[in-house]
Amino acid sequence: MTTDESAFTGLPVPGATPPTALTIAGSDSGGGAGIQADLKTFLACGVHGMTALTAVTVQNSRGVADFLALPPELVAAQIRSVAADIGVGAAKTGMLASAEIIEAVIDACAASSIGRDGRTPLVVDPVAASMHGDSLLARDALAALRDQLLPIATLVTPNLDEVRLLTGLDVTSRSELRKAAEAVHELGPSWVLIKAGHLTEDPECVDLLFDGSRFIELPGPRMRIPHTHGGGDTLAASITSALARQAQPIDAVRFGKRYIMRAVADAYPLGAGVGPVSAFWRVSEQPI
Ligand SMILES: Nc1ncnc2c1ncn2[C@@H]1O[C@H](COP(=O)(O)OP(=O)(O)O)[C@@H](O)[C@H]1O
Ligand SMILES: Cc1ncc(COP(=O)(O)O)c(N)n1
Repeated sequence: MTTDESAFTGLPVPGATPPTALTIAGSDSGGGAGIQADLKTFLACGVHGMTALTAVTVQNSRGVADFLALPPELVAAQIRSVAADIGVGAAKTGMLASAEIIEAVIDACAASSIGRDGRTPLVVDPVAASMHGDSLLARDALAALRDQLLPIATLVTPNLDEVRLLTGLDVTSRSELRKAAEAVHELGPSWVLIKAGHLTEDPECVDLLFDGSRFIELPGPRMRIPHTHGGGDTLAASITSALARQAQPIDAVRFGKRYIMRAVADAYPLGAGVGPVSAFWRVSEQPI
């Protein structure tokens, strides 16, 4: 399998059906994270994006004021509907809001061959809170996410706050990332990508990939830019896009790291708070 970026992101061939990807996530009314970031990333990666909406948040650059979770059976029905008719090349989860939604998602994924034992890769971004600290997951839902969803994940992509919630480990330096990756891998996913964005004292941003035997460092410069809203979603969505193009997990993650570095470099101010990474930087660079 090639690691050539063009193999994962070619423009769609007119009239031909592009690869398909499904995001199971919440709506960010400010357009920086959630399904909005996922769809922009899928578009820029030449993938047909589909959505199973879990919740509607009232959100802007300053934080999340409120949210309404959708009925679990409606979330499951969206997944089953698109899987049965259109087909899902790869799927990702983001904000899942409640234990009941997590259980419904797991059932619908199993019925649709999505997840570890099915044919379709599943990326789990274990979203627990917004970058401003607003909760996006009920307290009693963490156990369902950890004990039921992680074991069916092809890849799980925790940030350091999520590592602490899932394992109790407090990572404060790059040297502690391996221990964290091992502890998350114990929870059952095939691959673990620990995101190092929160190690703000580190002059580099070195994420760590682990498959249970190999540690693979994904180096990158730390950019001094405050606008990183939606960074985790954009990374996971670009990885999902590459998986939808049948990339191997290691190649998909390498592609995702290149994608997020450009998205952070092109991040822009928006509103009075924190702006988003540029999920669609590739589109803005296309000549017309
Ligand atoms: N300032 C930065 N410069 C470069 N890359 C960054 C920066 N902040 C985050 N990233 C990258 O963005 C991705 C998301 O990281 P992180 O902020 O840890 O997760 P989350 O957005 O889920 O909190 C990771 O690949 C990380 O390395
Ligand atoms: C609907 C939704 N999903 C995910 C996030 C996490 O993104 P961030 O950590 O950048 O706030 C969010 N804020 N809103």
